[in-house]
Amino acid sequence: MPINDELIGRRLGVVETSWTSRDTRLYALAVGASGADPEQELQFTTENSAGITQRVLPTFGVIDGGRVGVGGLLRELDDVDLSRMLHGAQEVEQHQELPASAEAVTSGRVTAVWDKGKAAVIETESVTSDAVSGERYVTCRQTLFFRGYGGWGGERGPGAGTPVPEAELDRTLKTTTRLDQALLYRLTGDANPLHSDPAYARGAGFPRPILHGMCVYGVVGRLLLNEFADGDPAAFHSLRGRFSAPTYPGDDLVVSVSGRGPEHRFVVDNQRGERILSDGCFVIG
Ligand SMILES: C/C=C/C(=O)SCCNC(=O)CCNC(=O)[C@H](O)C(C)(C)COP(=O)(O)OP(=O)(O)OC[C@H]1O[C@@H](n2cnc3c(N)ncnc32)[C@H](O)[C@@H]1OP(=O)(O)O
Repeated sequence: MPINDELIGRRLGVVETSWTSRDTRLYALAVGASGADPEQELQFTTENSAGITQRVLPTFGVIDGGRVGVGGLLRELDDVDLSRMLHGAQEVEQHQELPASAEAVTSGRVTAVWDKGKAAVIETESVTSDAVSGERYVTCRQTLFFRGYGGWGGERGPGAGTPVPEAELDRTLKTTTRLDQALLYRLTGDANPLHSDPAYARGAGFPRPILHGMCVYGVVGRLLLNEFADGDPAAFHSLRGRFSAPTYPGDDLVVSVSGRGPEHRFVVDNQRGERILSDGCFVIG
């Protein structure tokens, strides 16, 4: 169907999934976990280190969430030029720590559709639960921004969130993404050529392939978890952020955070001073 208000409430199906220890370790590597500091990251990147039990980065939840919240949505849409679609925002709320491997079920629906005139914004929500016990693991809320698809006369919806006062952003975390970061991240299952094919990226209006929003989100989530929760996935409650400019593989991510928990507001800039992620909020609890 076309993008308009009739999509609101649409169920996006129920997908039976599973993940293995290898999937969760590959995801950790794809969002930059180095394993260089055994205190913090070998738990995410190895399954057979003496005295270390493998654990899972909570943002791994976006993998199954995306299968329904993005993949399921796209199956509902007719004739959409996928090169016009960008990931607008992402939130993961963790209900219980993710196991290293599991059989799971993910279901989702469209929660909102906004008409921005020059663009359409679609919000979806998906819930991933254990296939055997039925207990919820994560709820994912994702926003997709479709350039050129607005103008059907729908509601404009909310604008940007209230920015956190710069003076409160008193901690800085920094990392540099790898030149092959997108090629590595696509091995987790997101093979959108926007992130790998130079010709496709140029056709979409970018000088070269851009990094997956989910990858930026995962890298930032990892840094915040390590800094504010000693790398303990059980302490993760939720993480959200809005992608406000593209990130290119090799870019720096400079995360400016309010150090006052349990709710840490944050923004992310690159080395060119562009704000690439706004309205960030990491909650421990
Ligand atoms: C499947 C895709 C996979 C990916 O991983 S793509 C890579 C990750 N995503 C990105 O790199 C996107 C980075 N963000 C951007 O490039 C830009 O940012 C946008 C193109 C998304 C929007 O920029 P602009 O066209 O200049 O829009 P505006 O004039 O700033 O805002 C127009 C309206 O749209 C709302 N809006 C802007 N950005 C977003 C967003 N990211 N998510 C949801 N809504 C957004 C605003 O608030 C406003 O609305 P109001 O006029 O009512 O205030």
